[in-house]
Amino acid sequence: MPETPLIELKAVCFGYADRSPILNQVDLTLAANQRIGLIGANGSGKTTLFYLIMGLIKPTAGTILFRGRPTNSEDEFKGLRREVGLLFQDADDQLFSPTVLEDIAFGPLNLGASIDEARSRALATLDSLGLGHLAQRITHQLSGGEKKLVALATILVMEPAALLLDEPTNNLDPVTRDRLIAILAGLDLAAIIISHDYDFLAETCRDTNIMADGKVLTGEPSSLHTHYHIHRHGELPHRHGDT
Ligand SMILES: Nc1ncnc2c1ncn2[C@@H]1O[C@H](COP(=O)(O)OP(=O)(O)OP(=O)(O)O)[C@@H](O)[C@H]1O
Repeated sequence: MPETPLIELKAVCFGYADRSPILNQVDLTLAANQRIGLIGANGSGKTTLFYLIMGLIKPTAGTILFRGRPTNSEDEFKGLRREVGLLFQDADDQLFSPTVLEDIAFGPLNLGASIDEARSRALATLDSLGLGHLAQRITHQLSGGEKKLVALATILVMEPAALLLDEPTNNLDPVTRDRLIAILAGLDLAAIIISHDYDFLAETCRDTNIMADGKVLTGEPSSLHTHYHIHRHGELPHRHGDT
């Protein structure tokens, strides 16, 4: 029997109140341990798709299933959010405690861990990411790249089954970007990764989909790459060797 997908969207539609539809009958399946890249023009609805999966906004039609069960009520989405971590595009939307350690311990504490347990889980998570030296730092004084990795730590400490990463390489220098690639390679969990960095997606995801015209289009990465360039630049991508 085929394994039940972790997350499944069936014919999901959505439009913000005063605007035309953003998502039109979107189908998407994320299996356990699958990595899906999502690329698409600004405003095509990628972040909106993540907000729908997390239950932060509700579809106007269609179904979101988590572990094979339709997810509608706030309690059902709370269950999903315990296992699916969203890395916001802007790390400042994720970090709100005075120190890094407090920020990372917040999630476990919120779910009933003792102070000692939350602290040791937070420290272990920081260490696993090579960020132990940041534990006592004032969060808002971190660099952009440090904030991004700490924001990821606030999610990983919850031991999620899946990550939704919204443009995780934005403003990262090449060294931190490579570090993020290595971190993701070492994690045994599913992910959907939104990025405009096609090479990053090629390195971190086996499948890359494109978001366009209110749909998530699947296919061969090379043809999607071409499709993306046509959408973005109105032209085909340049290939090495082209004259
Ligand atoms: N709260 C809102 N109210 C009305 N319109 C919104 C709202 N949030 C987003 N939009 C619009 O919905 C569309 C999709 O936005 P979304 O952020 O999902 O796109 P995106 O693909 O993630 O874009 P980007 O690559 O620029 O991050 C955009 O046209 C945006 O202006």
